[in-house]
Amino acid sequence: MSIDWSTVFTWHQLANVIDVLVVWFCIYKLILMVRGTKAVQLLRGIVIILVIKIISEYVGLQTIAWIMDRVIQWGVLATIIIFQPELRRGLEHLGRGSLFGKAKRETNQTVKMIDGLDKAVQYMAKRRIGALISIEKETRLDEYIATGIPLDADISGELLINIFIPNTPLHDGAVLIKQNKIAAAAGYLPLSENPFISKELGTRHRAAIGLSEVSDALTIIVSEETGEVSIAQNSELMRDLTHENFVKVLEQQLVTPDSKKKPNMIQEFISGITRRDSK
Ligand SMILES: Nc1ncnc2c1ncn2[C@@H]1O[C@H](COP(=O)(O)OP(=O)(O)OP(=O)(O)O)[C@@H](O)[C@H]1O
Repeated sequence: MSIDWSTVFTWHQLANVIDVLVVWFCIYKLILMVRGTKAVQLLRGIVIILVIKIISEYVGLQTIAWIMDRVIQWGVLATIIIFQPELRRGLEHLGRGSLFGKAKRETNQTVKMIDGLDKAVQYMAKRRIGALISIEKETRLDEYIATGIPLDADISGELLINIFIPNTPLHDGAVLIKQNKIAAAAGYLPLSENPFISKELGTRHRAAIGLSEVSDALTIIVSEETGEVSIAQNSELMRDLTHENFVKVLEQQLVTPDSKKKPNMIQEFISGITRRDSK
């Protein structure tokens, strides 16, 4: 017996399903892009206002619904005025970015970055120089970069080693890498509150795990006590990595095929909006 699918699914129903899926996909992507940035607070505010408006309309609270309507009407204008510099920066960023991405150049830069990281980490591990280095991926780390000393420097093994030399002004805290540049040093990362983290691990490791719980960043830790090299990502700690495994993880996590690395227009725009003004 054959099923006549046209009776089960009309074109209209299929269009509705696609419609809902596309909207959910866009919301999901938006959440991924703004996760860990100040834009989350703005989005949260908008969602709260919308929820209040929907509930008050549903329950019949006319005055509150009317107030929420005005808040939304004026809120759009106020948001544009308040965030005018960020919006302009976002549009400029979008204008500068190529539709086809800068994938090739980025991949070369990433390979160079991995070389620099490898050189520095091997040097520091041998000499038990403590280090904490976080690399931004999709989630913006701007609010953590803002806690450190801004550098905006090209990555090199020598510079990274210099930063972590004990008793120098920048050695305490984390180096934060953004778009193949050292954005800041001496940054403060959020500490994990996970009670199951081994008691032998101190705050350096806890900070690395903490950041990996709130973002998709990859954080390298060199232990001052043991010289162990670890990587924290996605709430997990890969401990005591061999040189070979360390490089392998970095390559797997940071060098993606060219096609995947293409920054799309929305990412360019959001990164422009959420970028901290370094001037
Ligand atoms: N929240 C934080 N953000 C950034 N860096 C931090 C944070 N907390 C601690 N650190 C860094 O970790 C150092 C303290 O490391 P601590 O000895 O407590 O950690 P650990 O995990 O035992 O590491 P190690 O094995 O190197 O001793 C601080 O001097 C500072 O540089």
